[in-house]
Amino acid sequence: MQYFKSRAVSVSHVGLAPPGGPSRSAASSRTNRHDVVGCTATAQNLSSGCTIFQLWALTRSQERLQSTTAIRDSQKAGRTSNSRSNVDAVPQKRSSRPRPRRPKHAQQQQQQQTSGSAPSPSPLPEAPSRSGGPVHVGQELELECARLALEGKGVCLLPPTGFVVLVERTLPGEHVRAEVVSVRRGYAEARKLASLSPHRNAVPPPCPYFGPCGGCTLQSLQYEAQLQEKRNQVEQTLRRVGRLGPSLDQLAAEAAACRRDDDGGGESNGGDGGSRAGGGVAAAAGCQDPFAYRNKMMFHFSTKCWLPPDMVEERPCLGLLRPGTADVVLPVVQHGCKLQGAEANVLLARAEQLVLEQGLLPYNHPSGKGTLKHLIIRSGSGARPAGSVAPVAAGELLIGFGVTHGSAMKQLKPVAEALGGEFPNLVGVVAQVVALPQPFARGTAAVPPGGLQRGSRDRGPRHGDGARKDAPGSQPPPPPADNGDALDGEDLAGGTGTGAGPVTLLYGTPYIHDNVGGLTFRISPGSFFQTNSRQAEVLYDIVRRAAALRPGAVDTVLDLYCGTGTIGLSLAADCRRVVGVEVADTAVEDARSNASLNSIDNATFVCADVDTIQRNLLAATLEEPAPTAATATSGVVPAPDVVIVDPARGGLSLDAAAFLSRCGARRVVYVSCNVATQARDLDRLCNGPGAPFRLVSVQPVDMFPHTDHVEVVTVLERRELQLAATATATATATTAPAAAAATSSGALGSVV
Ligand SMILES: C[S@@+](CC[C@H](N)C(=O)[O-])C[C@H]1O[C@@H](n2cnc3c(N)ncnc32)[C@H](O)[C@@H]1O
Repeated sequence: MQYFKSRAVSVSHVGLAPPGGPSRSAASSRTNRHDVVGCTATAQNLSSGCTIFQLWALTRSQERLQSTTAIRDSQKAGRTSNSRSNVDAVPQKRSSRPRPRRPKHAQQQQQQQTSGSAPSPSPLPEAPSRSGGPVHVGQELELECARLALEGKGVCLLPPTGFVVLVERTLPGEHVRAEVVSVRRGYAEARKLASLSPHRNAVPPPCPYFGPCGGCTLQSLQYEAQLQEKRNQVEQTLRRVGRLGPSLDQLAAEAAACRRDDDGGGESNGGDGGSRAGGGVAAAAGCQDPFAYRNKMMFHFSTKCWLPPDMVEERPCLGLLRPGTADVVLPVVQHGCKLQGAEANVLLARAEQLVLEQGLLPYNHPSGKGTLKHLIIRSGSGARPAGSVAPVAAGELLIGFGVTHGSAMKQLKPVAEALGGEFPNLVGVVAQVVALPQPFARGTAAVPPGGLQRGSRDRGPRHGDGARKDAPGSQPPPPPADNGDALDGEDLAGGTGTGAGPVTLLYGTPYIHDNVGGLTFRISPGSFFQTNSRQAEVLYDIVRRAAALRPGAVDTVLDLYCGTGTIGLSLAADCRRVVGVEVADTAVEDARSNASLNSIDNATFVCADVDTIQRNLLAATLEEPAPTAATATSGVVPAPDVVIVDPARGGLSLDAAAFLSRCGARRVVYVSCNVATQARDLDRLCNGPGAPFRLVSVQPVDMFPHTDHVEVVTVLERRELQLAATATATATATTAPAAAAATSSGALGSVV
C-alpha cells in the first residue's frame, strides 16, 4: 500500500467510496443492489449471473430452517415486531425508501433461463434492504470466518442462529471486526474494519496492489492453505448444490477401504482422476510455481485512474478494472502484475507509453471521445520443431488491442511496428473494433448487465453483454455464446460472438504457439486456451487418466467444447479416433491446424454448437466411421465410448446433458471452471430415478493460484455398465480388443 500513499497526484473525487468504505456513496450502494437484483438463488440460475454467495446463503437458511424447531420458531418470529432476538441491543432502523425496481436486463436474464429445474428452488429477495435479518446496516460485529465462499469472501456465521455474514478479504479461522454494509434475506455483507486474530496460515501478500485490486483475493493465504480451502469449497458445493453427499461418502468409504488394504495409510489412486482426500474429493493439485503463471492478461484503458483508497484522477491510464466498476482503472503498469511473466509486464508498460505518445486516447464515457478500450497480452512458449522434445529457447508474445473505432488502426500500426522492433519475442500485434458494454451504449450507468463483477481478470463486464459500434443508444445485439474465458477477459481474447469486428493484423503473425504435454498448439486471438500452460499439462494428464481408455487404442473419444483441440489431441495416441466439437470457428481452424502440426491423423474437428448435436445424433445413422464434410457441418458426431466435456462457466445446457445421457458413452469426464454449475449438472446426471451415471471421482486442479477460482475434473461412469461389469467381471477381463472395438463403433445406444 506504500505505493498508493507515495503517489503525488492532483485528484478529483467522483463519489465512489472505497470498497466498503466508511460512508458508502450512492454509487457503491447501487453496486450492491446490482449484485442480487433479479436473481433467484437456485443452482439453476448460477449460469445466468446469480452469485455463489446467494446460493450459499440460501442453502444455509434452508438448513437452518430444517435443523431445529427453535430456529424455525425464531425465523417465524423474525417476521413479527418483537422477535429480534440478537439485535435487541441495536435499535432497528426501518428503511422508508421505496423498493428499487429491477433493471430490465435482470428481467431479461431471468426470461432467458432455459436450464431446467433447480435442485433446491427458493427465491432470494430482489434487492438488498437495510434491515430485515438479525443485523442491520452500520452495525459492528465481531465475527469468526468459518470458510470461504466461492467468490473469495469469508463466510462468518453469527451466533446463535448461524446467520451468514460475508466479509471481504477474510480468511477461514480469522477473527474480525466488521461493519454490516447490506442486509439481504438470508445473509448480510460486511466490510472488515480490523483483523483481531489472523488466519494461522496468513502470509504477507507480495503484490503492492493486493487489496484494492480484486484479482488475487487469496494472496495473503499460504499456498498450501489455499489448496485446502479450494478442495473444501468443491466438496461443499457438490454436497449442497449437487446433492452428491451420498456419492461422496461412498467414495470416501472406498478410499478408506483402499487405505486399509494398502496397510500403509496412503491415499487411493485408482487411475480414475487422482487421489481422494477426506469427503470423497481429492486434494487439489497445486502449481509448482504459483506466480507468473498466466499466459493471457487483459488490461483496460480508461480516463478514470483510481488511486486507492478513494481518489480518481482524470487522466489516461492502463490497468485493471476497479472491482465493481466498468470504467475505473487501477493503474498496475508501474509494478506490473505478478500473475504474468516479467517480459509481459515490461511490454505492457512500453505499450502504454507508445500509444499515449502516439496521441491515442482511452475511450471516455459519456463524451464518446477516444478509441482505446483494452490491451491483451498473450504469451506462449513458441513452436517446437516437429519431433523435438527439447524446451523451446525463446517464448512468443502477442498483443491484441480492443478499440471502439476502425480509425484507431492507422495510429496503432506505427506503435505495433515500434514494439515489434524493440521486443524480439513479440510475434504479432492485432487489433479489433470491439463492442461496448450495454450501459455505455445506453448512456446510463457504468454497471454491466448481470451485476457488477470483481476485478477484470475475474470477469469484468462480460463481453457482448451489450454492444454498439458508433451510435450511442443503438440496440445491443443478442447475448453471445459464453466462451468459458471468464478469467481471460473478453472480446479479442475471448472470441465467440462478441459483436466485434474482424481482427486486423498490424504486425507479424496473428497467432502464437504454446506447448503442453509434448504437443505444440497454435492459438489465434479469438480462440480459448487454458490460461495457465504449465498447469494445463497437469490438468490434461489428470483428464487422460480419468478417461481410462482401453488398451489397444480402440475407443472413440468425443471432446465437447474442445477449443483448439488440446484435450482431444492429448488423447489421440491412445484411442481409435477423436472427434472435437467447438462453436468458435477460429478455434476449430486452430484445432485442425494443431492436428497436422503434431502429425495426428485420427482427430476430426466439427464446428458446431454442442446444444444442437443431440438432435442431429437422433436423426442420423451413427455407424459411419468418421464425420464426413457434410455431417461435420451439420453437427453429426459418432457414437462415443468416452466423452470429455469442458464447457464454459455456465455449464451444460439441458440439451447437452440429455445428449450425455443418451449417447451411450461408458464414461464422461467433466472438466469445469465453475463447480457450482458443474454441481447442478452432476445432480441431473447422477441423482434421481433413471439417472444414467454414477460419480466415480472428483479432482480439483488449481489453475488459478491466489484467486478463488478452481478447476474440477469429475468422472462419471454409466450405471448399466457397472451392473454388467459386476456380473461378468471375469469375461470382461478377457475381452479381446477386437470385440471391444466392435462394441465401441456400434450405433447409438449399443453400449447401454
Ligand atoms: C472452457 S473452454 C475449453 C476448451 C478446451 N477444452 C481447452 O481445454 O482448451 C470452453 C470452450 O467451449 C466453447 N463453447 C462455448 N459454448 C459452446 C457451445 N454451445 N458449443 C460448442 N462449443 C462451445 C468455447 O468457445 C470454448 O472454446
